[in-house]
Amino acid sequence: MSKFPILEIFGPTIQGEGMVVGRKTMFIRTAGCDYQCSWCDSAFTWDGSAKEEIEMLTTEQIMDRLKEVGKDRFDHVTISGGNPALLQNLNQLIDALHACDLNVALETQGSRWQPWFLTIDDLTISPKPPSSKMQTDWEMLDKIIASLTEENRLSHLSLKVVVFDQEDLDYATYIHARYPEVSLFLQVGNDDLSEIDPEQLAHHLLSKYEWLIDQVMLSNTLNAVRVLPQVHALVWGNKRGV
Ligand SMILES: C[S@@+](CC[C@H](N)C(=O)[O-])C[C@H]1O[C@@H](n2cnc3c(N)ncnc32)[C@H](O)[C@@H]1O
Ligand SMILES: Nc1nc2[nH]cc(C(=O)O)c2c(=O)[nH]1
Ligand code: SF4
Ligand SMILES: [Mg+2]
Repeated sequence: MSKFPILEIFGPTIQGEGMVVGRKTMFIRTAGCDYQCSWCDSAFTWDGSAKEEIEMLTTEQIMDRLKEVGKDRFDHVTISGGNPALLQNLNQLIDALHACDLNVALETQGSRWQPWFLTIDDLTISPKPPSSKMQTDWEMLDKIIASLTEENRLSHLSLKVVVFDQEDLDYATYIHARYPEVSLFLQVGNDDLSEIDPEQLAHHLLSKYEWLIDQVMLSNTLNAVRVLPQVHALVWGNKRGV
């Protein structure tokens, strides 16, 4: 029985981002990432600052914890991180969730392929734009999108690009041209991770949202796209576990 490095199990809350935004869901957050994005809002999953909070849990223990925390008030579970795609045996957990009639969403950046991607109900791949200081592995991203397309998983898949500036928007435009069949979400980048007042942050992020909307409206190639803020950041600010 595999054990997985888990940092947080919380909810129910709303999915604040992307393809199933607003959906009532539980979150499981895994520890560890192969990237170090300059603006990562979950850096505690990989920078060592929360290492004493990491628990090595079996599928059974995770299922128990989910029920303990979420009671019977959920039917959807989102796995995020860190990068949960680092965990080869995560199919054990995904299968157990499905066996309990729970829908499963997963967030990853497209740097690794796992065969169990084919079983995720709502799979979000979030390739990283220049502002992150990460390099996209285009060969890997092509392979992931091709495999999911071949297996008829397009209705379960979305791409989500976080945008901080014009260069990031150009990157998102390129992503859309390279993978035109995949639903694309543009997400407002949160560049103020130290703000503790949710109202201040919401005010700031809404002005960035307006900028992003304006840019996308001016584009003649970003037509079949959706533009969203992180709804949880608007409501709860930079708080963890919401
Ligand atoms: C913390 S990541 C974990 C999953 C995976 N490592 C990834 O990046 O897709 C979850 C989502 O949050 C987004 N994100 C991280 N930091 C952000 C920020 N400062 N502003 C907006 N979105 C951010 C990521 O791009 C990703 O879509
Ligand atoms: N409410 C809420 N929605 C989210 N969507 C993606 C999240 C993440 O950190 O992956 C997240 C999160 O942390 N909270
Ligand atoms: S890939 Fe995701 S978890 Fe990893 S550093 Fe970037 S935003 Fe953070
Ligand atoms: Mg988050």
